[in-house]
Amino acid sequence: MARRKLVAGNWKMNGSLAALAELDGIDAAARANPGVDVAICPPFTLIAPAVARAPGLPIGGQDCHAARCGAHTGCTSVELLREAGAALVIVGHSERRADQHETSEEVRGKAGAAIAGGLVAIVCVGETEAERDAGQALAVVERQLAESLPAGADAATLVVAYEPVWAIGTGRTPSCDDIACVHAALRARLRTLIGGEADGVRILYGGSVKPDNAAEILNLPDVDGALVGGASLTAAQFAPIIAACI
Ligand SMILES: O=C[C@H](O)COP(=O)(O)O
Repeated sequence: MARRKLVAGNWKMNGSLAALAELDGIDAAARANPGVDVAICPPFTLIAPAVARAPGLPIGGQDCHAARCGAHTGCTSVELLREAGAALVIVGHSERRADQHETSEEVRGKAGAAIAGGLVAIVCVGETEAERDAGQALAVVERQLAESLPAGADAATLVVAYEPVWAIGTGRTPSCDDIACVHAALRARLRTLIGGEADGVRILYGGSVKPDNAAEILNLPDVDGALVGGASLTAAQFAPIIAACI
């Protein structure tokens, strides 16, 4: 099944109102590559101004709460994200699994809330370096996927991101063979979880994707795009990654 590539930028806790000027160049790159889906996930406070600055560019959150509302200080609901103009949300990023001790069960709740509330959910999985060294990479990511997927996920509402923890922000990446191997395993596992819908779900690679390695990674089988951190902060770095999706 042909899947449109998706290049999503995760600004993490970076950016500023002034930095939203980068969206002009990112939006231009998206328009210049109409066969590629492009999105940016800035910090919560920048979502509404980002939507105002680049109305044609899908903007997303970096987390959401599973509950619709309530006494959850510091958290943000799907409804609030939607009101701010978000179209998607990242859930289960390894930085949240580590820093906020999020479990896959919690990630499943967040992903389910996101999908039920009309957002596309980007569900992240990835092994640590110790897990890879122990030969457990496939088992870890397949288990995270199975435990993090909500009921009702389908090709239109779910995106999976494979992000080896040891590759994030380090300049290190797995070999192309290793990336292809994990993506094939995730696709196979998805088929057992959601049947035929699995063939339409985009599986992104994330972890030190840069302009100089984007083309080889993005052209691997079952790699349907990238979740980009550092290189998504400027149009100069992000635009070539978008253009590498040929
Ligand atoms: O969500 C994005 C990933 O954590 C990748 O970050 P990075 O491109 O800075 O390595």
